[in-house]
This record gives sequence, C-alpha cells and structure tokens, in this order.
Amino acid sequence: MNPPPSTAAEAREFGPGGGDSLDPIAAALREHGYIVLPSPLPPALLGALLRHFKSIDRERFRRAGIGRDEDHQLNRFVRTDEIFWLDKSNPAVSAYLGWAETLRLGLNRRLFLGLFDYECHYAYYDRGTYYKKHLDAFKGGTNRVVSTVLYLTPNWQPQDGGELVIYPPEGSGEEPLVRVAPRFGQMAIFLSEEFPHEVLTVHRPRYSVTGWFRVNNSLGENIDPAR
Ligand SMILES: O=C(O)CCC(=O)C(=O)O
Ligand SMILES: [Fe+2]
Repeated sequence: MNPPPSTAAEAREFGPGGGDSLDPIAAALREHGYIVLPSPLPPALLGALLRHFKSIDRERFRRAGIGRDEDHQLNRFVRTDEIFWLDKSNPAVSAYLGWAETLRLGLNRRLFLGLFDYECHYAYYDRGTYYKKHLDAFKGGTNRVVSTVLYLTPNWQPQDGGELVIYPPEGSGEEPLVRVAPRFGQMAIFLSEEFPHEVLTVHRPRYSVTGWFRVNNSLGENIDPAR
C-alpha cells in the first residue's frame, strides 16, 4: 500500500489554495449561507475517491441513522441511504481531508466561524432511496456548523433523480432556493443550522461524500468528540 501522502502537501496540490479561490466561497456563505460549486476538486482526486468508494464492500456500509454513536437512531421513514465514515488511511481520502482542512482554515480566517474539525462519510443511495427534508443541526443542539456534500455519481442524468433540494431558512418561505444535481464533481456547501434540505428519490445508484465542519462545544478538559 502507498504511504499516505502528507496532508499539507496534498492540500497545496489540490487547493483551494491559500490565495483568493476561497474568497468567493466565504463571500457566498456570508451573504447567502450556501454555495454550489460545479467542480472545486481536481478530476484525478474525484476519480481516486470514487474508486476507493466502490472498492469498499457494501457490507461495511451501515444503514444511516439520525445522529452519531450513542445517539444513533435508525429511522427508515426519514432516510434510507447507507454510510461509511472516513479517516485518512486512504491516500485519496487523506488528500480530500487536506483540501477540507484548507477550506476550514480559510473560512475561519474570513468569517471567524471557529470551525474546529471536519467529519465526513461516504453515502450510498441505492435505487429507491431518499433523505426527507431535515436540518443537519439544531441551534444549540449539535456542533455542526457548515455542511458539505461532494457528488461522485458518474454521468448523472436528470432521469436518475436524487437531486438535493435546499429550502429557505424556517419562516422565510417554502419554495426551494436551489436544486442541486448530484453531478460528478459538483459540491454544495451550506450553513447546517439554517437550511432545511432533502434528497429526492434516487433512480440510479448515487455516490457522495457528506461532511460537516464542527465547533468544539466542550467545556474544560472534555474534548469533544472522543475519537
Ligand atoms: O447527499 C446529499 O445531497 C445531502 C445529504 C444530507 O443531507 C445529509 O447526509 O445530511
Ligand atoms: Fe443533511
């Protein structure tokens, strides 16, 4: 197996660079609270992620629940995807985490969000699966602040379904703000506490990487999360 690449080196190679490429992302989050990026990552990295994703046995994916660890609750009415939590043991994932780290630092510098870490998983949506309208975080309830979804479905077509629909914050209307096609390489970034969203029923297997930048809510010496 190849040694994991240095995160810092990979982050430089794959961007978002320390330069101005983060400015539009930060500006959109400040002004609108969300942004859809058609292709923020290099194709080689996307391909490596999808190969890694497909190399993992389906049995190692778990039915997705609501909440993590001891809070984990299966709710087949709300969501029917399957997930696999990621760590940096795979070089492609490590490179992706390096990219996310650059984004984390850049957003902190520009928006003073105090983002502390990033957790992410692969999500596999088989035919007929969905994720009903939900919020990723409730104010004061969890420590997720910024959600990211990177799509890895090759050759997505409108009849394949599985669009992400993002709605306005509670109390500001019901009409969708945006429908995001889960097109290979496309990424959605939005404020976790603000935007209800849903994944429409999928008609062809859908591959994605979902992640959350979190703040550290712990007090004193109890570092959260214990991982
Ligand atoms: O895959 C998507 O488009 C969104 C997934 C999502 O909302 C979630 O996992 O919380
Ligand atoms: Fe979500």
